[in-house]
Order: sequence, then C-alpha cells, then structure tokens
Amino acid sequence: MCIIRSRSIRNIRTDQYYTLIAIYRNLKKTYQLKMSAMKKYFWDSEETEYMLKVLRELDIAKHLDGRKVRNLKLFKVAEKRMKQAGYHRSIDQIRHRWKVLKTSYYSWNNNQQTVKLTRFPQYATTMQSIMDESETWNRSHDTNRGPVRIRNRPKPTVHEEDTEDSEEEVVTAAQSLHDNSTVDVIIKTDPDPETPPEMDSNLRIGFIGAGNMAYGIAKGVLQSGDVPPTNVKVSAPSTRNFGRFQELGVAVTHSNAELVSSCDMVFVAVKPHLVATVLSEITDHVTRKHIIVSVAAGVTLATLQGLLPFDAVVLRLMPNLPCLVQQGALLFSRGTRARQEDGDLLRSLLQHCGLVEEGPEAWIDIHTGLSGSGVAFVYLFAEALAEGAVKMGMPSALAHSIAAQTVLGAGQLLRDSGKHPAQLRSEVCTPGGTTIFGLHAMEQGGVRAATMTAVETATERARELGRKSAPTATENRK
Ligand SMILES: NC(=O)C1=CN([C@@H]2O[C@H](COP(=O)(O)OP(=O)(O)OC[C@H]3O[C@@H](n4cnc5c(N)ncnc54)[C@H](O)[C@@H]3O)[C@@H](O)[C@H]2O)C=CC1
Ligand SMILES: O=C(O)[C@@H]1CCC=N1
Repeated sequence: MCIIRSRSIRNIRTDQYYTLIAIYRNLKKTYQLKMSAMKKYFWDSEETEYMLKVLRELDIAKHLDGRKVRNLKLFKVAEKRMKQAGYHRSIDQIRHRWKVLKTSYYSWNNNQQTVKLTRFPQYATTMQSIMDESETWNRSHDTNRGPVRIRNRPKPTVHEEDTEDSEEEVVTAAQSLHDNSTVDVIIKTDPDPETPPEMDSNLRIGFIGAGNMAYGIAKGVLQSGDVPPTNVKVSAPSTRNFGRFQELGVAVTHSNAELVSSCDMVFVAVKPHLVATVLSEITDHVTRKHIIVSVAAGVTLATLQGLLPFDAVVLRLMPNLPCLVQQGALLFSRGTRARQEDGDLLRSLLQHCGLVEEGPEAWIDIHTGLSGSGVAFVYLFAEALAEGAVKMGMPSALAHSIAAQTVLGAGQLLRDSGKHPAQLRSEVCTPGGTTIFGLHAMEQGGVRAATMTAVETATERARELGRKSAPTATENRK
C-alpha cells in the first residue's frame, strides 16, 4: 500500500490509481473498525492496571468473602471511577475482568507451589498484594464465621441473580458478618462461585473408571485439601490402573455398586460406550443424596437422566487432559434436578483442576472439540514445530523441549495478558522479519482453516456419540 501511495508503480492509469487508493482506504477503515471492536472486548495492560489500582483503592481485599451483594456496590463505584479516567467499561465487564485475573492468579499461585515457575506473569505483583491484604484482613475480621456446609442447604429464599443493592442491604450484609446466626443465610441467598465456601469435610467422592481423566480430577480434588484421600474411592474391573491411585492414598474396589453406596459424589469416567452398562449397574444404588457427574464425551444429560432414577442429581462435565497438571479447562452443565449449589460444590471441588466454567449443555460438545480434543491439536502442532527444527539440523530432544516450552509460554502469556491472539501475533512480527515469512507459509498451508475444521469435526463427532448413546424409544419404555 505504501508503494501505491508513493505512486512508484509505473505504467498505471490515473483511474486505476484512484481505484487502488479507494480500496486501500476501505481496507484501512475496516481494519480500524475491527481494531476498535477488538479493543471493546480485549483489555490492554494500561487499562487493566488502572482497574486493579481502582479496585485496590476500594479495598477489594476486604470483599473477597463471597458476598456478591457487597461486591456489586464496589464494582459500581469502580465503573464510575474508570469512566472518569476515560475507560468506558460496564460493571459486568469489570467484574468479568477481575474474575479472569483472579482465576489466572490462583492457577499461577498453585503452580508456584508445585512446579516453581520462575517467570512472574503480568499483574502477578499487584494481584499478590491484593490477595495478601485480603488474607490479613480475613484473618483479623472473620474469625467468628462457622464452617459453611455447601451441601444440604435449603433452597435460596431470594432470587440468586444480582439485584440492585440498596445502601441498607450492604449495611445489613456487613453487620451480619459479625453475627453467627445470620451469616449462613447471607451465603445461601447470595453465593459467589468465585470464592468457594468451606467444604463439608465428610464428603465422599467416588470415581467409576481408573483412567487418565479420573486420575487427573482426583489429583485436583485432593490438592484442595478439602477432601482427605481416605474419603475418595475408585472402581475399575482390573487392578492394572490402581497403583497411582493407591499412591495418592485413595481406596480401590472392583465393585461400582459398592462405590456408589459409599460415596456422595460419583464421577462416571469410563469410555462413552460403557456408560449405559455402568449406569444400569449402579442405578438401584443411586439415591437423592447422590450427585452423579459424567465426563463421557457426547453422552447427554437426557441420556444420563434416562438411565438413572427420575430424581437423580446429574451433571455433565467435560474436562481435558491437562487436569493432570492442574491446568485443565473444564465446562459443566447441570441436569434438571441439579441445583445451583450442586454446581457450586462441583466447581469448588474442581478449582485446583484448572479453569472451571458452567454453561448451557449445547456448549459441552463444542468445548469437547475446542478443548477436550483441542489439547491433541496443540500437541500435533508442537510435534510439527519440533520436527521443523529437526529438519533444519537441531537435535530432536532439544527441539522437543523448546517446542513444549514455546507452547507453554505462548499459552500462559495469552491467558495472563488478556490480549487477543491476533494482537500478540502482531507483537511478534517485525515488518519484513522472520515471523511474517513463517506465518505466510502457515497460511498457504491452510493451518487456520484446518484448525477450525478440526474443532468443527470433533464437535460433530461428540454430537454423533451423543445420538449413538441415547437409549432408543423402546429401551426408554422398559
Ligand atoms: N482422555 C481425555 O483427554 C478425555 C477423556 N474424556 C472422557 O473421559 C472418559 C474416560 O476417558 P479416559 O480416562 O481417557 O479413559 P481410560 O481408558 O484412560 O480410562 C477408562 C477406565 O475405565 C475403566 N473401566 C472400563 N470398564 C469399566 C467398568 N465397567 N466399570 C468401571 N470401570 C471401567 C478402565 O479400566 C479404565 O481404568 C471418557 O468417557 C472420555 O470421553 C473427557 C475429556 C478428555
Ligand atoms: O477423544 C475423545 O473422545 C475424548 C473426549 C475429549 C478428549 N478425548
């Protein structure tokens, strides 16, 4: 375009020149519109730092106790202050950004303890200070709070969505903090999944299936320290996979029915085609106290509910393999009998498995393509990266280790910076430099279309598995 503007192209007619200029201006306008639309959704570091500064000034540290009523007030003031500084964000956007930063902070913090990451991601210092302030404040102010059992809570008496909070409500909530008899009521009516309440330490968790997914989730659940290993059990027909569970201190059995009878929450972690057989084995032992969570790809809530007693509490969860290192991406949906608090309990138990979100069931198959299977797409890419380096003469072991670190670093920066991948990609590209040449080759290879098709195809396959595992009308009538 610069060449066109300087009219250095020879033999071009004036009308052609002006047509090209018009095309250039149009492209530029589209690009600017796209960038401003992107800016609307993606936060830059300056804006994020300003938001954290405001939230810190507003003492968000004192509000990290899971009471949304009080938090809403705080986010309202933050929205005003940001507007005054020229940052036009809605309360929801600020709250969402804060939630993302908090999740990133927690998982960064967990990794600090387990794998001692040396890199200090962006915002970590500010987040660390806020969290430290919160811990100090909670220690000195919240000693009166009795343990909150998330289970067996009566149904909330107030609608759980955010309501406009009056000054009085905020004061009532704050006063109740020092009153044992009313604290429980506030938590029930206004749960905040971001700050999980204390767990019932008698909760017993079972895993049907002793494979990778069961192991990854079990590790995450135990990491929280809320559930002792003695309260966890796993069942499988063979002892082959029991070893690593036993190393965690988890009990083992060959009987799925016995496992269900001795557990409150049961994860069904067998291959999708075995789900019907397993559920028919356990259905007589499932009572209203149980929470059944299936991780089987494609198997729908309707199918699961159809194979279990009509009042069974069922959730469908799609995890991914990095749960094994507490860096999973998990999405769950609640069945018709599962209450908000059942979802809160699940979310709370899984918080050390990685990012945990709740969504409509239609998204579970998409998440399967994007993330459950998506992990394998990234591995394929990492393998190809390394092979490229081997082709150019680098020793294989070094190439694979650098490829793994490249994927890890790129992912961590993407998650922690909150930037759009296109923005980060452009930050790597020097005009006329190495990256743009490489990217051009990738586009010629159709990497973008192939990846989109991979997610689409995997999603479709999950849907197909769902149709295959659905009981037929005849079976339903039995
Ligand atoms: N591997 C992955 O990355 C992901 C898997 N999933 C889902 O998780 C589920 C489990 O997958 P993986 O852990 O990868 O499989 P896996 O093959 O590693 O484990 C399956 C386990 O089920 C046990 N099993 C077989 N028949 C059984 C029975 N009748 N009763 C009790 N246990 C039985 C096997 O002994 C094995 O321990 C599948 O439904 C899959 O769709 C979901 C997301 C990601
Ligand atoms: O390939 C599969 O079917 C499972 C589900 C998502 C990842 N692995």
